[in-house]
Amino acid sequence: MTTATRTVDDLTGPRPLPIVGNLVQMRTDRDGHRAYDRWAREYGPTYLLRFGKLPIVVTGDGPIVEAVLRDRPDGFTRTRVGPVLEGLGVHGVFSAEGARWRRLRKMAAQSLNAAYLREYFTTITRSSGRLRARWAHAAGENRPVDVLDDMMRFTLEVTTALAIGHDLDAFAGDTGLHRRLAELFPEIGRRLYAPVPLHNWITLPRDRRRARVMREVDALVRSSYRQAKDRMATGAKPRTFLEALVAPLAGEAEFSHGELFGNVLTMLLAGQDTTSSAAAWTLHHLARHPEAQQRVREEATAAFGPDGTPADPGALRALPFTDAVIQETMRLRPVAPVMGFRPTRDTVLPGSGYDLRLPAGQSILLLLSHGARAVDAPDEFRPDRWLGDNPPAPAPLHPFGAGPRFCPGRNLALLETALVAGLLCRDFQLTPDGGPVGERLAFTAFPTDLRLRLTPLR
Ligand code: HEM
Repeated sequence: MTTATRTVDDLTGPRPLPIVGNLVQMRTDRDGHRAYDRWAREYGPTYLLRFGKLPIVVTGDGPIVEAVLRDRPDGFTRTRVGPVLEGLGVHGVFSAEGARWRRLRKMAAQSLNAAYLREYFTTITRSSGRLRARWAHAAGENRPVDVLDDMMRFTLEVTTALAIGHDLDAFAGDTGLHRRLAELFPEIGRRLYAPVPLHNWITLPRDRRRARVMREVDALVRSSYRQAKDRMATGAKPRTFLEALVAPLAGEAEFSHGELFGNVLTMLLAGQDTTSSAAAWTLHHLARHPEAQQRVREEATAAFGPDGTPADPGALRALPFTDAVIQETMRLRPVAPVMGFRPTRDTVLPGSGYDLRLPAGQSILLLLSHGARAVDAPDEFRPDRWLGDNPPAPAPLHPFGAGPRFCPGRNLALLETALVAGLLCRDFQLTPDGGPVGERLAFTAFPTDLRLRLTPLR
């Protein structure tokens, strides 16, 4: 039996408008990534969009998604987000390709080595303690909390402390470096979705502010690295990513300041927006499902020590239901639902019942969570589907990507989210506050207008 081959010209999709193509129909602000999934159901898992005149292949077809993700860095490179990050001066592992990526990836993997998570844990629990105190204060004043804002403070404080050992004290006020750093992130989304790349030609006040923040972080990385070298010379165990990088890796030359700075900034970006959204959506679901909230509370109460703070990351492994809640949250609300790639050479990808032929340089968008609907009652929040002997494994469902460029921060992100969910449910009854919660897609997909009311339980 022969397998049919489809080329880009064979693909159909929503009818493009003159000049703008499908850009208007995408309505990114209102629809987020949902439009991509809707079209995949309407036109089949692999279809064609036009951004202006440019043809863009979109696919949620499991075997194709997997083939692209695995054929890196040689066969496929990242599109758009890579050049946007490099244009912002963020020269790290996320945007690197080829040999440079291989070296920076080793660096990222070394920083996030699971063996170090134990050493990092005290830093993480210091921030979760501050978050809990902030929520106790809000509960005392009977004030709702802005969940995404607080999760961003938490993840930015954790990632900066882990990366360079600097305490942002992000819960203390609204004027510190954490606020200035937080201004960097929306710029990525703005540039990714700008119909005309004006930023390439015009320097705005916000670009000058951004340059100042970058210089501030650069100076911090320099002084932290000097301190890291001194501390590692005493034979201590690494407590920060920089300390983990002091000793050269086997077969690698010492890292330059540019490489250290690029990867530190990449970690701050990659670790903050994503984890804060995942944690915020997790709390959103728990607030709307009191019975699930109660089960998370019971697990945390049993697993965390008498003072409510787990002594080590091992305690978080005793939270199977909390973990199921996070998996189910990421199924319903994937943080990185769409990613763009480009083949470096002409290629043929094995699809479900057909082969897809792509010429070198053809943009292809992967729907990393299209398989999210391949379960019973796909719109319902049912964490139990992830428990027991037969958890669903719909393909493709890759909230952290796959293949050689798989997210190296996955364990850290899951640990932070489980810790926050456990601690907050243990100490507060969470209830929704306000109107409907929205979703927006910028660099990542995140909730809008997400506020909760808290009733202290101890
Ligand atoms: C829930 C939270 C997170 C989600 C959903 C997430 C998701 C992703 C995804 C989808 C990718 C692309 C993978 C691919 O191309 O196959 C990625 C890459 C990456 N993530 Fe995460 N991430 C999260 C948290 C983190 C954290 C906490 C860190 C580090 C502090 C981190 C660091 C990175 C880095 C450095 C890359 C680039 C890897 C490379 O290109 O080799 N992420 N992440």
